Amino acid sequence: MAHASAGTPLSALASGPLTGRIRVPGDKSISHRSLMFGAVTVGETRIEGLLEAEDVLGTAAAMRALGATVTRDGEGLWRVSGLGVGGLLEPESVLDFGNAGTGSRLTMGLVGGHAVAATFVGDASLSRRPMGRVLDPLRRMGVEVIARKGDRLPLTLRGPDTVIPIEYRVPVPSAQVKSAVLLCGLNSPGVTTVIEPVATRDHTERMLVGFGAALEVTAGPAGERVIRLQGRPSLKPQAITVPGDPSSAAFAIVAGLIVPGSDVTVENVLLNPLRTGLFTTLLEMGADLTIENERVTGGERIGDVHVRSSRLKGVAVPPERAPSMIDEYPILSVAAAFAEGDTFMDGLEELRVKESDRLSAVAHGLAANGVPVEEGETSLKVIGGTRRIGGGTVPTHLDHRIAMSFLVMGLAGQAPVTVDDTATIATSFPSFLGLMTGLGARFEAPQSAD
Ligand SMILES: O=C(O)C1=C[C@@H](OP(=O)(O)O)[C@@H](O)[C@H](O)C1
Ligand SMILES: C=C(OP(=O)(O)O)C(=O)O
Repeated sequence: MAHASAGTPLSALASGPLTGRIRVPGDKSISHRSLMFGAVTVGETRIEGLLEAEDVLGTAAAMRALGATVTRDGEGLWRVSGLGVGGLLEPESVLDFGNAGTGSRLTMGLVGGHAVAATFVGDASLSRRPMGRVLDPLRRMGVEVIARKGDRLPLTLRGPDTVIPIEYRVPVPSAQVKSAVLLCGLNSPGVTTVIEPVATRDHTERMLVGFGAALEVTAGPAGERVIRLQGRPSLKPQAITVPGDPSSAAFAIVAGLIVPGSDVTVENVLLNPLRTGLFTTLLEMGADLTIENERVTGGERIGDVHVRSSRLKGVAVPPERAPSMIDEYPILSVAAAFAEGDTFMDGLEELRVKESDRLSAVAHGLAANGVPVEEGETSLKVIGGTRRIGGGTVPTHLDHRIAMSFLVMGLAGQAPVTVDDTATIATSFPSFLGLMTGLGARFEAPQSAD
């Protein structure tokens, strides 16, 4: 798999009003899981609307390497014929996950549940990210690990003959850690229990139930989520339609709010309540944002998100909202730069271990474009009311969300905003530039400095 390489800079320029209706590609979290669960299900799982971006294509390649048959027809329908829980095969070469935290960490759980050895590699960004959060519980489940110092990629796992079912209290709010433990527990002879003090996205739980696993979620004495999964289920093939990714929709939605005169609708967006923290926050900021055509499909709430440009005001974002908008802080920070008054965000420690240190990357990007910020260890304050935004170049550190967020900033700025690299956008949202241009956004190769 090609790794995103540095070096395709782009500038975004002030646009006229953005107008139109778009659909963004399928949800990344549901796409990864559709392929993985299909790979441990006997029979043919069909997936419509799969996100065809580098991260998810890496998961498709990994599932093939583990023995599943994964195909795509000319209409974009994906078919996965799997091997059943416990049936995955030892891959003959390394599994390359590129830039994808979700793809790599969830597959570690899946592979750890099988008595096979597999080696995981990724790009420079993924090789810096902490894997101990997943490897610690997997070791307790009997998985052998050989990893670089500090539990970084590249690493090799070998699953035990019999997976030990454990009870695990997730020490950081992370759907990836929760999911890795559950995926390893799928092939244990007993009940795996995961305790989540803070709720994170629940796609693993919902989809495993949909595939026929015996999984229940109850509330613990302190309100924590207690998830119990009976191991070795016989999963049933599914027909899945992946809704639009709210984390991708966020870019067009914020652009529509901050570019004067805009009127933008993003259709068919996943509105799972554990994913909609950004929309709640934008409404608190005074956004003209409405949900239209709301419906339930495949057990998930979906709707069209309609925004008109709005005068936003700064707010304090409650830290407990962080898991429901964890990937949206970069674009929220851009919205905050155009608001009157200050926006304060706290509880952001997880932002430091994403594709980049997003807290630092956002703070530097805003400052480089004239927006005053205060970066704390786990917090960010964006000072609103700047009259001249733009003119800076933003280092993206192999981080797609930093690239897209600052391009959106340039569309509403008083001077162009340049990002140093757009190649990583292909990891999650390859049609970003085309869709935004269709709404009226202007991008161009940066003017040289001399
Ligand atoms: O489980 C998932 O699909 C994801 C979980 C989140 O990561 P963490 O579990 O590290 O918070 C999120 O940032 C990522 O984009 C997708
Ligand atoms: C954090 C993200 O993804 P991952 O952890 O899957 O690399 C993201 O897409 O913002």
